[in-house]
Amino acid sequence: MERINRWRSHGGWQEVWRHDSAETGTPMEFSIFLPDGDGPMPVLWFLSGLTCSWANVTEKGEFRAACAEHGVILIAPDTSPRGDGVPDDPEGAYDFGLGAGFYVDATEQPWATNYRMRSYIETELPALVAAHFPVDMARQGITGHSMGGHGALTIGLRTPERFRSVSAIAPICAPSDCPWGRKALGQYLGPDRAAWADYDACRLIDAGARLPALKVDQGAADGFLETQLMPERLKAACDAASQPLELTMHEGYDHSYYFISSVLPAQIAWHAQYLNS
Ligand SMILES: N[C@@H](CCC(=O)N[C@@H](CSC=O)C(=O)NCC(=O)O)C(=O)O
Repeated sequence: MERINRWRSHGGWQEVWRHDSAETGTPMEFSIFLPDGDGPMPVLWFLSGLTCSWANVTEKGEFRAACAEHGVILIAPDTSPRGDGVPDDPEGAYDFGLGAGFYVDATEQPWATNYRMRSYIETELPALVAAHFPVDMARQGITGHSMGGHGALTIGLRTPERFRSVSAIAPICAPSDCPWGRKALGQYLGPDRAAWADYDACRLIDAGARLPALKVDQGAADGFLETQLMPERLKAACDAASQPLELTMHEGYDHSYYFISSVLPAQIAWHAQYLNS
C-alpha cells in the first residue's frame, strides 16, 4: 500500500492511498481523513455516487471540521475498478461501468472479473484499513450519496452487526424499480430480478433486514427525486416493518455537492452519538 498524497487540514491529515486489490484485480485508491489524537478512533465510511471517485467528497464534502470535532475517521473509497482492461459501458454512459460499480459483485461477464465492489467494500478494504490505521473496527458507521447511498443502505442492511449507525444522502432507495438500478443490476447480475434482492434496500427490509439506527437526508428540489431515488418507497418499507427511519426532506436543495456539504457535517454529528458512546 502506498500513500500518494496528503494535506494538513482541520488539525488532522487528509490522505490518499493506492493499493492493489485482489477483488477487483486492479489498483484501487481511497481517501482517509485522520483527525489528530490518540487512536483507535471510530470510522465512518462514505460511499460516493455515479461518476465519482474518492476525490468528489474529499474536495467538496466539507466534512473535516465535523470529523475533527467528533474524533471520527472518514474513508471515501472509489466507486468502481478502473484501468486498462476494465470493461466500461459500450457507449461511455455515466450510469454504468467505470464510476458506476453499484456496490455489487457482478455475476455476468464481462463485468464479473473486475466489478466486485461488494466484496471490496465489505471485506477487503476494511481488513486493509484495520491493519494500517488507528481505527476501532468495533465502532463503524456508513453513509453515502445517491448510488453510494444505495451502497450504504444495502451494505448496512446485509451486515448490521458491523455498523452502529447507517445513514444516506439522497439514496437510490428501490433500484429494482428505477432506470439507473434496472440498467446496472440487469447487466451486472443478469435479468432475473431474484438475484437483485440483496442489492435493494426496500426488498432487504421487506425480507426482514433491520438496522439499529437509520437516517436519510433528501433534497426536495432534487431532479432525480421521483424517477430514480423514491424515498417514499423506503419510508413505506420501514413503516411496514416497524424499522425506525429519520427521513428529512430539505426544501430547495438539489442532488449536488452543495446539498451534500450542507448535511454531511450534521450526519457526522449524528453518527458520532452512536460511535462515541
Ligand atoms: N448527468 C449527470 C449525472 C451525474 C451525477 O449527478 N452524479 C452525482 C451522483 S448521481 C447518483 O449516484 C454526483 O455526485 N456527481 C459528482 C459531482 O461532483 O457532482 C452528469 O454526469 O453530469
